[in-house]
Order: sequence, then structure tokens, then C-alpha cells
Amino acid sequence: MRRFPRRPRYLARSMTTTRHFEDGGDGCPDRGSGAEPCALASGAAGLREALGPRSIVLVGMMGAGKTSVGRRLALALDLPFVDADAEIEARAGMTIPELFEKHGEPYFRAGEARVIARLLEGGPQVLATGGGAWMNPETRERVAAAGVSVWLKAEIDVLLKRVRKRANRPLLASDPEATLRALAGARYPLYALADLSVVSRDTPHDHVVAELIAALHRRLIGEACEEKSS
Ligand SMILES: Nc1ncnc2c1ncn2[C@@H]1O[C@H](COP(=O)(O)OP(=O)(O)O)[C@@H](O)[C@H]1O
Ligand SMILES: O=C(O)C1=C[C@@H](OP(=O)(O)O)[C@@H](O)[C@H](O)C1
Ligand SMILES: [Mg+2]
Repeated sequence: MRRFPRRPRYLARSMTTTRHFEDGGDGCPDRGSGAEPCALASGAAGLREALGPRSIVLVGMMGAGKTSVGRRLALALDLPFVDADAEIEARAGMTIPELFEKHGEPYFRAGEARVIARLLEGGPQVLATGGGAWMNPETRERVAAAGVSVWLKAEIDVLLKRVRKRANRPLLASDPEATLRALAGARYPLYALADLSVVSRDTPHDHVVAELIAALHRRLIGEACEEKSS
């Protein structure tokens, strides 16, 4: 006897169940069930297949949730997770604030671009970038060639609330609100070039994960299925 439904209602479940997000099997989503995002119908395996060797690359402002939501997204899709900032810190043997202080931002940016280029060779995976990485045109080109980019987008007030929890972002050392607003003004037009955008609302991480999965599904599978059925 089956103790669990074949297609669990992912949205209604707690985070610990995200690993058990099951596969529908046929690669094309069921339609007409308004409450359940179609992503759930074809499952993680369908998304992984459509992704192929590409990386899901999260971009967006500091505090958008690239690291914390990205880790959960990887878990839900059963993909490896890598965080560019963590890789940079491990390679440099120092924290990002120390890197900024000892070597300056241009040095950090050059290392960041190199690290992301190397990480992009390791797909499929979920790759969380640091908020400034996407400003580099070569990085954008490399991501376009080897990944699917997703802009995680949050209101400034939400970002502020989140970044205030930790003093590990050297760019926000003084007047974080004014700095975030100025950075947003400069960066939003470039973040808007990402393949997809998903709002990182003031809701639990897993709700954002579910919206990411639904958006990825629409992009990677839904369009192909729509073409097939038209
Ligand atoms: N959807 C969310 N709900 C609650 N807290 C969140 C959410 N997204 C991010 N956070 C919190 O905000 C902080 C910054 O998130 P983080 O993932 O480090 O963002 P980024 O990597 O984009 O700078 C962390 O404490 C994280 O747990
Ligand atoms: O936006 C930025 O320029 C930065 C974002 C940080 O990463 P998160 O976006 O993960 O906080 C980190 O790379 C560094 O402090 C610079
Ligand atoms: Mg991060």
C-alpha cells in the first residue's frame, strides 16, 4: 500500500521534504491544476534533464537569498551547490572583508571573475554568485554560454532587514540603506538581462524555492511542451 501520494504537494510541506520532490516521469507537466505549480508535475528529474550540463546561476543584490535559497534549491533538485564567495574565501585563505581590506575591491573582482569562470565548468549545479559578479560583462557571457541565469529580486526594505543580520559585507559598512539604493540603481538594468527573474519575498526560504522551481520549469520545460502540444 502506498503511504504517500505520488506527487506530494511541495508547497504545503516543510523544508525537510524538499529532497523527496518526486518525478512525474513524462517530462511534460499536467495542466489545469491552479493550486499546484506545473513544475511539480514533471519533477526534479525533468528539470535536471532539461538543464543538461548547465548551471542554474543566481544573481541579484546582497541579501536577495542567492546563498541560502540557492542551497535549498540545489537540495530540492538534487544538484550540487556552490557559492562563489565561499570558493573565493577558501582559495584566498581569508574572508571577503579581509580581502577587500588587504587588497582592495578591484583585486577581489578579478579573483571573483576567475573563480566563477572555473566553477561554470562544473555544471550541472546551482551556483550562487556574489551580488557584484554580474556587473562583469565577461562573466555574463560565460554564464550565458554555460548556465541559466536567475535574478533573485527583493524590495530594498527586505534586503536591508536581511543584510543587517551579519556584518560580512564590506560594501555595506557605512550607510547600508543609501548604498543598497545606489547599487540597485546601477545594477538593476544589468540584472534585468538575466534569463529569468523571481521575487525573493519576505516569506520562508522554501516558498522562494518553490517559485524558482516553477519559473525554471516554465522556462526549461513548459515552453517545449507548449510547442509540442500546439
Ligand atoms: N526567503 C527568505 N526568508 C527568510 N530569510 C531569508 C530569505 N532569503 C534570505 N534570507 C536570509 O537573509 C540573509 C541573507 O541571505 P543570503 O542567502 O546570504 O543572501 P545573498 O547570498 O543573496 O546575499 C540570510 O540570513 C538568509 O537566511
Ligand atoms: O554585491 C556585492 O558587490 C557583493 C556581494 C557579496 O555577496 P552576496 O551578494 O552573496 O552578499 C560579496 O560578494 C561581496 O561582499 C560584494
Ligand atoms: Mg551570498
